[in-house]
Amino acid sequence: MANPTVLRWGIISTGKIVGLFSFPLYRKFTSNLRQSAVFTKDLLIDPKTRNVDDVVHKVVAVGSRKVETAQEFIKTNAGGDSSIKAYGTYDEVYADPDVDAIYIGTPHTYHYINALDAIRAKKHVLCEKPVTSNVPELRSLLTAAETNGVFFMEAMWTRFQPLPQAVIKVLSSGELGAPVVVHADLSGDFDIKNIPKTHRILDPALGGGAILDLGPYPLVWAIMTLYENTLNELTPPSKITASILKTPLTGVDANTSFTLNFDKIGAQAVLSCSINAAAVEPGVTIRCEKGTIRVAAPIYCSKSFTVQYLSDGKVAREEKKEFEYIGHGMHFEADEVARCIRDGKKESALWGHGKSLVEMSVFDEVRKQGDYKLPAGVEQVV
Ligand SMILES: NC(=O)C1=CN([C@@H]2O[C@H](COP(=O)(O)OP(=O)(O)OC[C@H]3O[C@@H](n4cnc5c(N)ncnc54)[C@H](OP(=O)(O)O)[C@@H]3O)[C@@H](O)[C@H]2O)C=CC1
Ligand SMILES: O=C1OC[C@@H](O)[C@H](O)[C@H]1O
Repeated sequence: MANPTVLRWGIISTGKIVGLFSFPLYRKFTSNLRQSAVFTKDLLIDPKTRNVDDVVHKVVAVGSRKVETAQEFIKTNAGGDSSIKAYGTYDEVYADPDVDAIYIGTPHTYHYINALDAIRAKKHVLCEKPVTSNVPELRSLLTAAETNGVFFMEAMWTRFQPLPQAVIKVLSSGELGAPVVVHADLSGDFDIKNIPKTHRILDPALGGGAILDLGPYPLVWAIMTLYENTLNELTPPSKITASILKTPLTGVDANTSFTLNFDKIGAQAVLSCSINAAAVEPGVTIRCEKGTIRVAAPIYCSKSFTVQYLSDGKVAREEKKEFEYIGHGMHFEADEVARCIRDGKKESALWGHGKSLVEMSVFDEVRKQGDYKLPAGVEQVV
């Protein structure tokens, strides 16, 4: 076996580790989810633990708005590795010639400008979800990525995990017949009455609310099971219907439901997300002509699903599949980035630019129907 390809990462933003953790409900939902930290820790896991031997990851730089925070981050999340450079600006990471790819883990409404700066510095980019605040911002980034000849991907980590791949395999086998209705919900109790209104979940200037933060996950399940269905031929949903209930705390969406019609295959997705309620079980239900798949919560990195095969309307057989791996599950998307860059690709076949565009188009429409406008000037391109 040839030596594995090494991808050298620059991490943008450090994620707050303290403060909000004094809020019990918030801690319960997000304790292991400080985003840049979780991603970095996953990068540092030996890929062989997941049977990967063709790519490896190296963190070479961390950028924060304060150099001390970057230093602290390296100490806490990368074993104090003295070879990792700590920078007090993001620009220094973009300019570092040792960095191949940038991971962007800032709040939603900063993704556009951070990604644009990285792309202009000719770095490959993996940008957290939701990739931008709206479609025009995303189109602008895609043009910039093309002009600068770099790889660009939204960090839709769920798409690369083993469980969704296995669900897709069951659906593609045809044994369940065609999918008819997909229900998916991602909710979390963020303790919104007690957390500061400046937290990114509540602050409209940071794209607060359920749809942009949690919405990507029910939507990715609809995309994987319906949009990607071979007979759908990558046709975007023909109709989107949405309802938003805003919280009076800051006016962001607390509870959002949206349906997507896929006329070409006669199927519908019924999706929802909330920032003030616990997750439901199962998180995803895929109802097909001859059976049902139920995916256990949390739907962003589920570890088990069951398949019920129906015969004459009765359950003829039931199978449960479980998954285990070391790490949080973000290394799978990182492996994809490394392989794409190694192979000279500018986008991933599994989560390419087209799928992010479908996602952002749905969110733009949901926000429009629910009258959820981001404050003036927050969207950098409109
Ligand atoms: N894939 C997944 O499972 C998850 C993805 N996410 C995504 O990651 C992104 C970040 O989420 P999370 O880590 O919770 O976010 P935080 O609110 O914790 O912010 C992350 C970091 O962004 C930097 N930052 C830059 N500008 C600002 C600003 N104006 N206000 C606050 N912070 C700023 C700060 O780092 P510094 O001080 O170092 O510059 C901050 O610590 C979101 O877009 C979210 O959707 C979040 C959780 C899970
Ligand atoms: O991506 C995410 O997944 C889990 C949630 O806790 C978080 O808010 C969100 O950004």
